[in-house]
Amino acid sequence: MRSPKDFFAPLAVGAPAPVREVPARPSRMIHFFDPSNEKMAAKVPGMVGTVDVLLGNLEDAVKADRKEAAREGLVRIAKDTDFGEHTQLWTRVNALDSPWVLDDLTTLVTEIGDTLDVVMVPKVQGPEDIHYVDRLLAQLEARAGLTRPILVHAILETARGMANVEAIAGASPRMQGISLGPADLAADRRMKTTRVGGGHPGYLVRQDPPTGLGEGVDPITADRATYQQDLWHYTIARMVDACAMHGILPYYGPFGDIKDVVACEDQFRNAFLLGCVGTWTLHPVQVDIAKRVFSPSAEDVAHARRVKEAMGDGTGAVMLDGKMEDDASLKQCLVILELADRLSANDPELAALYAGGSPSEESGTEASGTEASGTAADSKPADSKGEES
Ligand SMILES: CC(C)(COP(=O)(O)OP(=O)(O)OC[C@H]1O[C@@H](n2cnc3c(N)ncnc32)[C@H](O)[C@@H]1OP(=O)(O)O)[C@@H](O)C(=O)NCCC(=O)NCCSC(=O)C[C@H](O)C(=O)O
Ligand SMILES: [Mg+2]
Repeated sequence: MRSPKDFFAPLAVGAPAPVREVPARPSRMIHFFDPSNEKMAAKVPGMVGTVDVLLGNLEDAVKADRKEAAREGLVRIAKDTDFGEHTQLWTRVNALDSPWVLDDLTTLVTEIGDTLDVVMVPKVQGPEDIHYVDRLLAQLEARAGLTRPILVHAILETARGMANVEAIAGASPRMQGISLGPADLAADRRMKTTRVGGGHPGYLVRQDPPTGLGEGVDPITADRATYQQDLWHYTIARMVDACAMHGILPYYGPFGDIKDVVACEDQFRNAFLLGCVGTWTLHPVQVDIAKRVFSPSAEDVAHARRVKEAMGDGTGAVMLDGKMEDDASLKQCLVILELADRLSANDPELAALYAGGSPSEESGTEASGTEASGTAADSKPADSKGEES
């Protein structure tokens, strides 16, 4: 491990100095496209400004005999496209043990390093993988004369990577964030699923057997409610903690059932509520879902403002809508307000939405003792099972 004193020193002579903080640019959706697919690539210029991140994917989902075409396609797209102020360009390179990754990194950094914001590294096993990419990027940046470092994003998709997630998150100042790779992770863990992310109807808990049934009725086989559980809860929560601990950003990954936009929204919202800042989108139909889910609702923003106002200097406790608010609930509200401010700076529609307030904002704000009327319940998704119970 490097000495803490050297942590922010460039890893090659002539390489740019590492960043001290992850740039606070929105990344609600990391939109995947295959640069070797002409139809998909043709859509990229039209998506600039509508997505936070465009990611030219070189790894899985690109056929082995299209790897070079994908790399060349990405170079062409990066050179020919103006990504504007609000859309970043990322790539996912091939795995570190593959025959393509060295050429991926060498070509991309030297040809389009000044346009590329983040390199996503798949199947990261431990901090040693990040150290390797860190040093190589520094050498290539120096060669290309880059003045801004390219950041690194790890995909959590092996059991070993999962066990090392904290060390991966803190492996380099280049670390921008971590995404869940549920398909590869499931395979590596020998989970018995066959899907790309999302839930499974077999992963459930069942109500206890009923009591007091008549003679001869078997309580074990009686009708008992079942509740599907979230397969990814532990993994996402641990990833979020590792990222928060190291000041980097956590993301949900792919949701492969493109047609099931309802379950996709649920999965994205679970991740958002647990602390993720964004998700991958694999198909244009998922972009608006991600935008909706990973931007706080107008009602939540209005409620957060009311709490902030009611809390005055930020200490003590007040009653608002029958609920106690204090320093800690204020901190949660400040997370929402900070996100809303950041998103508003890029998006006039959201700025207008958040400025417009809500019915709950217009109702009185009794800061102490008495209950103020109005509720933030409207901010809940239409089908927010369990949240209100
Ligand atoms: C999933 C797809 C293969 C579906 O493609 P297709 O059958 O062409 O869908 P449609 O006919 O509905 O497409 C309509 C039009 O939209 C264009 N399109 C489709 N996807 C995209 C896209 N991502 N970006 C831009 N444009 C897109 C089509 O070309 C159609 O255009 P037109 O005919 O002109 O109207 C496909 O969406 C796809 O390949 N998506 C990306 C898949 C991907 O990147 N997979 C890798 C990430 S997931 C993963 O790796 C697992 C992870 O690592 C883990 O371990 O968990
Ligand atoms: Mg994968």
